Amino acid sequence: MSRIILASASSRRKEILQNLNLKFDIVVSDIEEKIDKQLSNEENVEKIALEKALDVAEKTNDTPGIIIAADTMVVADDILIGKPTNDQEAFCILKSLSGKQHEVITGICVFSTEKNRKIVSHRNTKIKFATHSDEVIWRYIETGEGRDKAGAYAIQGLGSLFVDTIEGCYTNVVGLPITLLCDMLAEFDVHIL
Ligand SMILES: Cc1cn([C@H]2C[C@H](O)[C@@H](COP(=O)(O)OP(=O)(O)OP(=O)(O)O)O2)c(=O)[nH]c1=O
Repeated sequence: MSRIILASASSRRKEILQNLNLKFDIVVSDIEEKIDKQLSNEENVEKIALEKALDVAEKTNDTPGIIIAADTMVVADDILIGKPTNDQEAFCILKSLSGKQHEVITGICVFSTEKNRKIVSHRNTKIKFATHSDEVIWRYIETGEGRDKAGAYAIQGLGSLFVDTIEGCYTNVVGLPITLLCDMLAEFDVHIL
């Protein structure tokens, strides 16, 4: 089987891929994630996932294989929200999400450097937050859990306390939509089951 490379520093993406019993290496991309205002939200996450994959392809050009890269963002009121840069920003993000619905979009790129073929796609998941007081939001921020997460929360952790309802793929919110990824890998003759 082809060498599989996860182009991500995210421990969540690593865990999701490990759950599929796939053998893979990790090579981290260090591109700057730039949003292009001319593109749609979906096109932006796909573009960034593609840029991560291309960066790792360059770093691994001595050993071809299949590169998996992803990018996750939150969209609220049609504004793309990435990771908070500080606690005050985390508060503003969580306050703006409180009591409302938002979307989490993950773009994925699967790039076979052996076949010189790449596919990009994305998934959307709708999340409705319960309403929380400023005090509760600050107590959550103090846990530090949301610091490296898009939208300043982690559905897989204490952030689940904010989530009233979810419509769509759960692993998409954590950073790697499993069913979509499996369909994309099948295009490269990698079958999980
Ligand atoms: C909304 C949400 C996001 N996240 C995470 C998924 C992503 O890791 C992160 C969004 O940042 P990304 O830029 O997509 O990924 P990353 O910087 O963590 O890793 P890399 O670029 O090296 O692949 O937010 C959660 O873990 N739980 C959640 O509930």
